[in-house]
Amino acid sequence: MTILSLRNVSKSFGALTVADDVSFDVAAGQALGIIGPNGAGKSTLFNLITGNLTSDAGSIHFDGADVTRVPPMQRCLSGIGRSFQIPQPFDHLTVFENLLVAATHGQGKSEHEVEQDCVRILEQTEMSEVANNPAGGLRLLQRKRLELARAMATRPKLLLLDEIAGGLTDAECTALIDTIKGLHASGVTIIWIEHVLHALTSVVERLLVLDFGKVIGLGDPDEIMNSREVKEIYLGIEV
Ligand SMILES: Nc1ncnc2c1ncn2[C@@H]1O[C@H](COP(=O)(O)OP(=O)(O)OP(=O)(O)O)[C@@H](O)[C@H]1O
Repeated sequence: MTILSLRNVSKSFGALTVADDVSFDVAAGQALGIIGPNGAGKSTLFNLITGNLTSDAGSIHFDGADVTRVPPMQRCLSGIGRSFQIPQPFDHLTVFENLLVAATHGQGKSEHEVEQDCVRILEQTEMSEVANNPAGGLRLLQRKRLELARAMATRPKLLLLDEIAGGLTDAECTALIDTIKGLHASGVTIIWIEHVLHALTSVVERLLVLDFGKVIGLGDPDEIMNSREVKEIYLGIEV
């Protein structure tokens, strides 16, 4: 079953086209990776899916409904959750309080109703031990995990991860990958933008390549990474 479908989606900022007739589907439960050079339009694509940007043309369907013109809050309530490239938790609040804020706003429920959910998400993201620590004092891996946890607290059916693996040591990256694999195994659909390719390809089943806002490749990660076009355009290798 398809959970997300983009059809001929386009977006320009003035003369700069950042999404150029983009079409693809994501099946429920699947993990899709998105790669492409800096400025290719990857984060813009996320903003179009979450509703933070509105497309100039084309349509976006999520979970059986046309969400093309639906505002971001409503898309979040319907099950689209995201992490941000630069984690910005409430530093003065504890980890648990940060989750409560995300869960009450993202699910439209009271603190009492979401408490158990937040405890479960802390376990899922291996953050239980630091639940009562202020977010401002967390190490980088923990800040990344909190970013994951905050996105999960909105109870997404579709989780969008924006460059979450950057800046970690190899061991920390492996630990984060395990957490993401756990979330994926629990059934959540994932779209993950990432420059750390070995992390991405160890999780995703399909890979989409974006260049100048255009989809230039979509398919099996091994085949995509070995394709001539990707080597030339994305990796800058002449073949
Ligand atoms: N609100 C905006 N107004 C004008 N231009 C923008 C806006 N947002 C993004 N852009 C431009 O659109 C292009 C695509 O940006 P985007 O952030 O989507 O790229 P990206 O593929 O995510 O890059 P990176 O890998 O560096 O994060 C860039 O040239 C960027 O400067």
